[in-house]
Amino acid sequence: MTTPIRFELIKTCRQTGARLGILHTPHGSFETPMFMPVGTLATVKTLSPEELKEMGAGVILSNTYHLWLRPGHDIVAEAGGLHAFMNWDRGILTDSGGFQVFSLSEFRRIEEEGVYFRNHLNGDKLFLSPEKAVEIQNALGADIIMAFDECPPYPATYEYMKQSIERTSRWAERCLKAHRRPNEQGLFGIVQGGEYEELRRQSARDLVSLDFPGYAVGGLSVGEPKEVMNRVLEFTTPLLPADKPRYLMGVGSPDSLIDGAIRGIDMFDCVLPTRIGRNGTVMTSEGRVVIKNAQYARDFSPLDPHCDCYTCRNYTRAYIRHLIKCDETFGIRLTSYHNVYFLIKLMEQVRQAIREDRLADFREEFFERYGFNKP
Ligand SMILES: Nc1cc(N)c2c(=O)[nH][nH]c(=O)c2c1
Repeated sequence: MTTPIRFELIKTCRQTGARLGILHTPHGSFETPMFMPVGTLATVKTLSPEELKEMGAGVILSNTYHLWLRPGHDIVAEAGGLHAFMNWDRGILTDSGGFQVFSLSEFRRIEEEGVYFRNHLNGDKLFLSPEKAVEIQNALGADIIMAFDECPPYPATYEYMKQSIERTSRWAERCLKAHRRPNEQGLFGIVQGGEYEELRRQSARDLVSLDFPGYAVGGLSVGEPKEVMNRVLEFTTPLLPADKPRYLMGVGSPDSLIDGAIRGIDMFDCVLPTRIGRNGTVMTSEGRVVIKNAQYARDFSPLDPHCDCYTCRNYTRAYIRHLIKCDETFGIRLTSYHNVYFLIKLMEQVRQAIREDRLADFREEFFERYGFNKP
């Protein structure tokens, strides 16, 4: 089998061990570490494919659970797959749906065969299994698809976590067997285990033995303190093959992206930039700005004086505050554009710092300016 996904390691930062790489996919090759904007329902909310391209987005995410419910994976398949359906000719990754089942649905029941739960939109009874999750993703046609896993809540007991990771490993094997398009879509395994090093080791050992083309670190960014996330990454990423891509799911904020890259992560995704953008909060090089605040009513400067994005080159804080206060759609387009651009450009700066072996210095400078070091 020729996997369609290949990771090329370019160099390792001498200061931190962070990796500069290239992720090769059937829809292009993209430098890592990378941030992947999330397009839950086949759109990165309010942004066009052209805008995403001009800011440098390479791989974007869509959610299997949501697309299964609306419009249905059969309709997307009839359209020629997600790339054709959403007019995006670069990389696409779909998650397996497991996370949404656990985070969105009530009355769920986890069995060996799969998960029984309720449709969060209309309450209908639904069932998702490893085989069904892969069938849906095969139909959607993303370049990278994810194994069906359980993402236990934080915190979880050692006993619960142990039986959960063992079932997730059995589910991963079933996903590999059910995969009908291994030469076109790379299936990634998801390492679980919570904050327990022994269980992370067991999960990684099980999944690496199945030889996936890439691996995700799951079960993080689920409410744990950042110190716990960083500690788990410190003992988990070294367990994963150096020649395969490593994807930290659901992360994240600027500090977590930098700290994740330092700990050997290559790929990140998070709804944060568009989600907080819709609430009128923006990330800037001097920290977060809540644009609705009255202090910006007569502030005719850009959102971020150090940003060269479309929003910052053409509009002021006063104008954007006015649009957000009046619920004008153009307002959340401008904030969303800036936030996605900010994280994509942050990863460009991270890659340049790796090239120059100074990512630790960059972290210090960025944290100081952004205000992460403030007590
Ligand atoms: N923070 C997270 C976000 C996610 N989309 C996922 C996921 O899809 N699967 N498994 C996970 O553990 C997980 C964690």
